[in-house]
Amino acid sequence: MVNQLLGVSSESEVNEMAGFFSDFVNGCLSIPINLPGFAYHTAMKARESIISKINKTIEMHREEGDSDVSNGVLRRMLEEESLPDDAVADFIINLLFAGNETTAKTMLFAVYFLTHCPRAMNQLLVIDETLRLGGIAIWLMREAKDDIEYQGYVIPKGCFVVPFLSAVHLDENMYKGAMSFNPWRWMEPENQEKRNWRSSSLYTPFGGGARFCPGAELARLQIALFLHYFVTTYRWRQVKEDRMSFFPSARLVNGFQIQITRRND
Ligand code: HEM
Repeated sequence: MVNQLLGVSSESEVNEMAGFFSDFVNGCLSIPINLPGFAYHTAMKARESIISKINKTIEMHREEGDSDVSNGVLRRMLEEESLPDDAVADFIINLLFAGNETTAKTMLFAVYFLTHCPRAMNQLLVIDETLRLGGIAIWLMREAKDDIEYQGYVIPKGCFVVPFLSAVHLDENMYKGAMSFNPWRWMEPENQEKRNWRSSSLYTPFGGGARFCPGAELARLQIALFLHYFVTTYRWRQVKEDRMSFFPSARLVNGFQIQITRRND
């Protein structure tokens, strides 16, 4: 992802960015105390380092023209000159967050669910069920552009509305045994229409409407490739009890510790 966005390919530079980015993500949803020793402080420092790295890359591009920044999204943005530099840096960080954490965590949850349900090997069913039960985006944010009447209530223009995706995805009335991992539910005729993640209103892991996730297809492809490779190449064993929590966002409370060995069959 770093390579695609910044056009940086040296392993040490990618690893350095990955380290900053991991600190940034870990502190993003923490108590906002900006003092040394707090996760939030570490995250803010990491964000500064990421921005400084992006700015250096921009400078290099301007000084040397077509060099290291040859193929990334960053180069395209600089060529188009449509955004100021600070907005370019924010955009890149946003894409790193939107495109990396989400997919990586969904892969993690898929392996977690598979550990407890090894019979479920149909990748697409597993991906759909993982996105329902372990959806990364728990809620969205919308603003009413006009007065809206909905089920007898009026939502006045300018009000913020928070559609709670997991409240629907985990609702017993919508999904029988909603809290259990059951990929076969998606084969039931009553769920066929619901399963369409592009248009369904009861299954929206990638949001909906004008802000629908632009990375949805890419993410599903990446997860399918990962699962295929992982399941056919490795065996794994869970070494510590774990469980899902949805606060402050979907996560495995003990970080899902597993021991991996290469398959030799
Ligand atoms: C499993 C993986 C992913 C999930 C669950 C996911 C989910 C979402 C959701 C729920 C939204 C909000 C949609 C809305 O407001 O209606 C969103 C927005 C977005 N996603 Fe993803 N996403 C994933 C992967 C990706 C990837 C791989 C990329 C890019 C490479 C990406 C880029 C974005 C961007 C740029 C937005 C903002 C769109 C806008 O506001 O117009 N996402 N994503």
